[in-house]
Amino acid sequence: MPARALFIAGAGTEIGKTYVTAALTRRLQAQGRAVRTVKPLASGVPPLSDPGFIESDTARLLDAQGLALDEEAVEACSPWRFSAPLSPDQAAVLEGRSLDLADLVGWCRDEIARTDGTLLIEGVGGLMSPVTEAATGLDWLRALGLPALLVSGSYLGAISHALTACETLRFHGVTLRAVAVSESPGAPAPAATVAAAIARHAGAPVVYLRRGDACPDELAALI
Ligand SMILES: Nc1ncnc2c1ncn2[C@@H]1O[C@H](COP(=O)(O)OP(=O)(O)OP(=O)(O)O)[C@@H](O)[C@H]1O
Ligand SMILES: C[C@H](N)[C@H](N)CCCCCC(=O)O
Ligand SMILES: [Mg+2]
Repeated sequence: MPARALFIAGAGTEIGKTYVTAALTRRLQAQGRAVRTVKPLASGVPPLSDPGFIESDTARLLDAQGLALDEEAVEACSPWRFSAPLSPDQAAVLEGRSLDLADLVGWCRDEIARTDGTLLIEGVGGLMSPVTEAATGLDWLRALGLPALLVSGSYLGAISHALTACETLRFHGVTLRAVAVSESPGAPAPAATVAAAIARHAGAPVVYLRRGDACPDELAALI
């Protein structure tokens, strides 16, 4: 039975969550699955009018869905956007704004309820990166009660970071659907080797994507 919604959590930041989420979106769409992908809270997102917007998570996820980069689509994908490439709570302060976990959770619940098919929700940074002054990404995920796809890099140290996140998810009763290892630039070991090491302890299926890879079929089949 396909999940109604899946939370894409990270073992860290800038390790491939958006890359994997976009690849998964494309693969599910190509299989004829109804899928919608959102990044409700995003930092490091310049205004749509800025040439740098195209590099943002929001732009990449809209592109993966074949959606136009217009105000309406941007707002529907990422209602909370902050310019500074910082932890979202810090980026919000720089804009004189604040964010409440209840609003974020409420927005996600509404989207889950109104989405046909599968909703993919990309988190922010690492699993326990702050999302508000008071709450972490783990609090957000637990409040939603969704299963998680954990994305890891393959850099030296990624095995421990991934397994620490797996243990934290398990401790808090979050279902771990799979771990996806996205190859880090310059990693000293093959992504396959890192994935195999994580798989020995993760208690969930582990897949890997080399640089530039499309979504593996095994990952799409798990979602
Ligand atoms: N397997 C891969 N092949 C090619 N490029 C990749 C791969 N994985 C990640 N990247 C690139 O590495 C950079 C960081 O990845 P990405 O933006 O997906 O990280 P993230 O975990 O979503 O970061 P954030 O915490 O900011 O959301 C991006 O430029 C992305 O395109
Ligand atoms: C700007 C960056 N790419 C992400 N959007 C936010 C990462 C926040 C990480 C906070 C932390 O865990 O230290
Ligand atoms: Mg991202």
